[in-house]
Amino acid sequence: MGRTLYDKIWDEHVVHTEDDGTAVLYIDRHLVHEVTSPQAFEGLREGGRKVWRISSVVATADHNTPTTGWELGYDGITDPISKEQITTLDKNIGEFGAAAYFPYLSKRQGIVHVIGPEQGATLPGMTVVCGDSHTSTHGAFGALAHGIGTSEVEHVLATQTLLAKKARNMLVKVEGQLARGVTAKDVVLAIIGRIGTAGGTGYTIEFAGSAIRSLSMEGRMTVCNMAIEAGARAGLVAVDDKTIDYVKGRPLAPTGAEWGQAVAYWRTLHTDPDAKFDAVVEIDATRIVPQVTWGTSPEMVLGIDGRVPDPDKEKDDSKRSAIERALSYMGLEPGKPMADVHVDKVFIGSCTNSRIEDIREAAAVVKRLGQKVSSNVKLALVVPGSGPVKEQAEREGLHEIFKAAGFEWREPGCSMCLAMNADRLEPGERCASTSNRNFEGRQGAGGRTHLVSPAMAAAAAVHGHFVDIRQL
Ligand SMILES: CC(C)[C@H](C(=O)O)[C@@H](O)C(=O)O
Ligand code: SF4
Repeated sequence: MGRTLYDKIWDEHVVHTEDDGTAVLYIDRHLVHEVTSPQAFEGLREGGRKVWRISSVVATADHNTPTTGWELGYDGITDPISKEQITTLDKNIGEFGAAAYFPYLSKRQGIVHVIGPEQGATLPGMTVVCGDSHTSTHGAFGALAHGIGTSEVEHVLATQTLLAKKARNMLVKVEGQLARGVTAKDVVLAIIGRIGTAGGTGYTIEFAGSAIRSLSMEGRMTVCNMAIEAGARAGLVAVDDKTIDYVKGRPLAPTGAEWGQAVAYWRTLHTDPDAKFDAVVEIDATRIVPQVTWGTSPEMVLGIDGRVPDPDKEKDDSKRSAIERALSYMGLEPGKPMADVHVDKVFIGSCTNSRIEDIREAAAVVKRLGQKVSSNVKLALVVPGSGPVKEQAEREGLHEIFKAAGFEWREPGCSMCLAMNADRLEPGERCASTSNRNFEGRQGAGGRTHLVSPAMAAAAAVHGHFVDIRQL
């Protein structure tokens, strides 16, 4: 019987399988950031161990790094815990080594899930892990990529392997052409709206169909990034010419004869026609409208043409109270059109949507509207995902478009995606955000997050409320 893409990568990396299905999986690429690595390195130190394969490690500091004040150097990191995590990573990589390290203030620093692919550290067919749930992003390259916990980070550093059980295979097939203004972010939010945040639990999801194939690599990364929000630890997209073109010439990509060999193998990284999936979900791409979350979970999502749901119309008790609680936290009334919801802050960034294409899409909307950020918006942030994204955007003059309209153009990092650095929401503030999580307090205690695409966020900044990007 044919094998799925997931089966193929799994089979290629299993070192040993126990009778209960627990497998020892070989890990090709280990991405490391400052939040989940300190205890892991400490564990190595205490055990007198070394890193098994230094050339597999690529590290950066991203969650705690400030997005302003870089001219102040490390003195610009005002929070003592943030500073400690960042300097601890410097020390650990200095002591244990890495194939590549992009420390705070370096030109190629950025969000780990942006710089992995950008540097060619993520390659098709690899097993990629990181102590970070959004490692699923890298599955866009036909790599088996997922997050691991801190004790597993130590295990991978010490042994180059991970203990894992194979997940089941799910196919999410999105067929048809996306309407103008509908982006990868809307596709993945619509998928989560359909299957729910537990829909993918226990599965590895392969995203396929003409709408997925039509996406750029940036778009595919946006979709796979949120596989974890659909409950799956890993998401995958089959390798095609776009994948190979993207990887070619990247600093850590193979060259010379090895390139040819690699490409020949990568071309086998797709599901066989006769392979069987344990679950199949089909989605009509032509029906997807720009999405906005209204609640405190990514599955609480609507089209921009929708209205805030009415809990009284929900028959299921637990669902009704979840809606009530979410509406009270979000400060929204049932029946309110999503397009009438005003925002206080706008955040364009995060590993979901901070790549060059995202920045271009947002800038194009700002340019087309030709207006400034609305006076009721206190802060509109654009935070490129990495130094190279920032440089590219600046070469294209995109920063000037944002700055002229009143957006702040910041240094790369996780920024307002989570409240781990200086960029955050104040209690009660409402934010149009291109990130991936909207649970209570995610962007700051009491903050209210609405997940949207970069184009929708840019339009909300200018209008001061959500607008249907298709009508602009
Ligand atoms: C800090 C890190 C462990 C966390 C994750 O695993 O995803 C963060 O990146 C997030 O997005 O919540
Ligand atoms: S940008 Fe957000 S989601 Fe991505 S790694 Fe950073 S904190 Fe996590």
